[in-house]
Amino acid sequence: MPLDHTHEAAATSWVESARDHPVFPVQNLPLGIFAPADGRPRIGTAIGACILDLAALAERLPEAVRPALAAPTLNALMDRPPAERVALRHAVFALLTDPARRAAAEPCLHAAADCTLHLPFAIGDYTDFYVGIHHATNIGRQFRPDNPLLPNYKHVPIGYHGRASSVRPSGVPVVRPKGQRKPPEAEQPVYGPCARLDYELELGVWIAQGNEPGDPIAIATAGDHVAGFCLLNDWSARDLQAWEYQPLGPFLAKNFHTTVSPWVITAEALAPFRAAQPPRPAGDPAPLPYLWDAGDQARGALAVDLEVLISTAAMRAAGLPPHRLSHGPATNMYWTVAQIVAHHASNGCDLRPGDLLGTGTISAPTPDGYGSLMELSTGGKTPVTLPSGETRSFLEDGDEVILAATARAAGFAPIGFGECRATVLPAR
Ligand SMILES: O=C(O)/C=C/C(=O)CC(=O)CC(=O)O
Ligand SMILES: [Ca+2]
Ligand SMILES: [Mg+2]
Repeated sequence: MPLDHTHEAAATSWVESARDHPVFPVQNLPLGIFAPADGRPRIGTAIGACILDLAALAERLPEAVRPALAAPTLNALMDRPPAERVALRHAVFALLTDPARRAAAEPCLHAAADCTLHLPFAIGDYTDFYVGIHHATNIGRQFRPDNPLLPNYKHVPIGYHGRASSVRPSGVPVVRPKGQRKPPEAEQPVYGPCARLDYELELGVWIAQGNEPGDPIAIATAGDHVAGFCLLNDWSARDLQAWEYQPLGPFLAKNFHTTVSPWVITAEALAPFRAAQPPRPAGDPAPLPYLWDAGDQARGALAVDLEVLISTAAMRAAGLPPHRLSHGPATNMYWTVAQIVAHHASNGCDLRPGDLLGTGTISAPTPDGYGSLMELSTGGKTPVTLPSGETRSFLEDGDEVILAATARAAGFAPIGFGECRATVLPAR
């Protein structure tokens, strides 16, 4: 049965907190791994202020996915064919909307506030791309004043291999990294706490079924390999980065901690929020055929609003709410998700279920939408003033950074991505 989003849009859940819920209405049904107060991690879905235990309800869900529902990660479940993922969504949707199924499902609901959220996958590999052309231009100007956007940028989706071990779910504090840097006036490099700690606003892409080693993924079918999306903060030590990045790219400046929102916002839930990829500016090169698909250009972008907020220790002490640093749409991506998936596998590299791709920092063209503090503060030349009267060029210990995202489309209830936050702790 294909997905019928018009039918889904009109439905309401018997879970009262889900009605008009700004993040987790019944149209969202994100998948994740949660542990109730006294229980082991298991697969669930967020619904309003609750989490539904899907492992406990396996007998009422499609037979083909039952063995995978018993696992403490989503890897095996997302290794199932796309049609089975759709069937699972239908079945969970029916459980949560059909009053006749309420008696069976209700005992498997937990208050989300009493549960712990874990990483959704055992992550094999993490790769970070660079699709935010405004970010690439802004940051390139600071690292390479004469040559901000390198000539390969519009031909090849640039990326680097990140570190899977240090991807952490929302809420785990980030310890300020130490490292080697060369202050501008210094003759010799020094080792010590990072002095230019930054965040990066990105979307994360979770890989579903992979490809065989040696077999590229055709761009027209790249979407079948995407399980869903999360928010991703690629914490970055700019002083370490500036010193270490040539010629092999980011290394210790970006592998100490990466925060993800723990719910997988599935590709199925986001289907009504697909948008046309903005046309390439006149004069830009046409991508090579392996990166070009008309259907992807028509529906490959995401109508998702993104924002970054900060809360400092002084703001919290004064009772001030988090302050929004920037906001902008996810359509500010020069390359689509299908293009980065197809490119990653274009050499025969095998992607596997639970691999994580970062899009790269998504900045808008104007400062109110810049996705990193290095851009907002122009590398320290234009510090940002906060409601507490404090200023920030880079992050201080005690600062909490919160990323948020909401998908919006006319005729559909908005769906949110959930929490992606972490607080900076002093270096050890
Ligand atoms: O242009 C550079 O040298 C620096 C690039 C980055 O900071 C890499 C990165 O993490 C990509 C991104 O988030 O867009
Ligand atoms: Ca990044
Ligand atoms: Mg990182």
